[in-house]
Amino acid sequence: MMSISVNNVSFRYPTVKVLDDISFAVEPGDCMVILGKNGVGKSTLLKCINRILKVNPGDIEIGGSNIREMDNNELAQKIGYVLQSSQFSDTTVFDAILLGRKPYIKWDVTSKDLEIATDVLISLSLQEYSMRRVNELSGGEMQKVAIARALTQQPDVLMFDEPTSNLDLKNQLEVIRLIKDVVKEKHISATVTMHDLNLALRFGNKFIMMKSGKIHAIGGMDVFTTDNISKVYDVDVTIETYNGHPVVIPLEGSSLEGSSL
Ligand SMILES: Nc1ncnc2c1ncn2[C@@H]1O[C@H](COP(=O)(O)OP(=O)(O)OP(=O)(O)O)[C@@H](O)[C@H]1O
Repeated sequence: MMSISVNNVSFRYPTVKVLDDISFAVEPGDCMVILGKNGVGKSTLLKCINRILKVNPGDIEIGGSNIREMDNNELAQKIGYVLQSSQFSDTTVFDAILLGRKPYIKWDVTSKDLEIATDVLISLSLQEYSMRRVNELSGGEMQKVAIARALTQQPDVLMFDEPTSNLDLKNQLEVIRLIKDVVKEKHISATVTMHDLNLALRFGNKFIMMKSGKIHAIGGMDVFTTDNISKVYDVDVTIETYNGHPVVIPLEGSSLEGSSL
């Protein structure tokens, strides 16, 4: 069964059409990266999957169930979603992470809930922050807490909007390694948006390149062609191989805007 199945989805804000007949599937074990220029509709697509925005027309299924038919708790158990900039109420880091268990908590927090939150805290090396106020953390530290909260939720589907944008190099690598490990270990899926193509290549096994509200290219690493990248980003690049891995290098001063291409 697919983790996420997006079928012929379109979406428009009152003044602008953003998504135009988008279809794709994410399977358990997939790390899917959604790529494309600023404003192309990546966050909008994640918000549609998370039912924050309602698609029209089109259908989205999570684990075989149509999201239209799920109640809020069911949806919260299935999807762990980290926004581009997460908001927290004024709690400790530990309580903010424990909040990920909310869709499961009936009357009181159980020892299992505490154990899951503690395990995630440790796996993200956040122990020393446990009793700090979350609103006193740096942007990157908060980003890690938001990711920790989503992992504590133990959902079938993880979705992150630019999970590495606030993080330094070490934390970027740590966070993508952790998400990949969780996806593999729990046989769930992660769908993320990213701007750094080389980080995307390290993270993903599947990629969607969006352009003008549509899917321009979808597939494995094979979508990373100079042609696709120049069409999607209006930038000329070369792709070199380093230690067996492709590396995308922009050609300086190569903006194609206004060129005949
Ligand atoms: N609430 C809104 N009302 C009207 N238009 C919106 C709204 N939110 C986003 N848009 C517009 O929809 C388009 C897609 O925005 P979206 O945030 O999905 O893009 P994105 O690909 O995630 O961009 P970025 O890479 O800059 O985060 C943009 O043109 C944006 O201006």
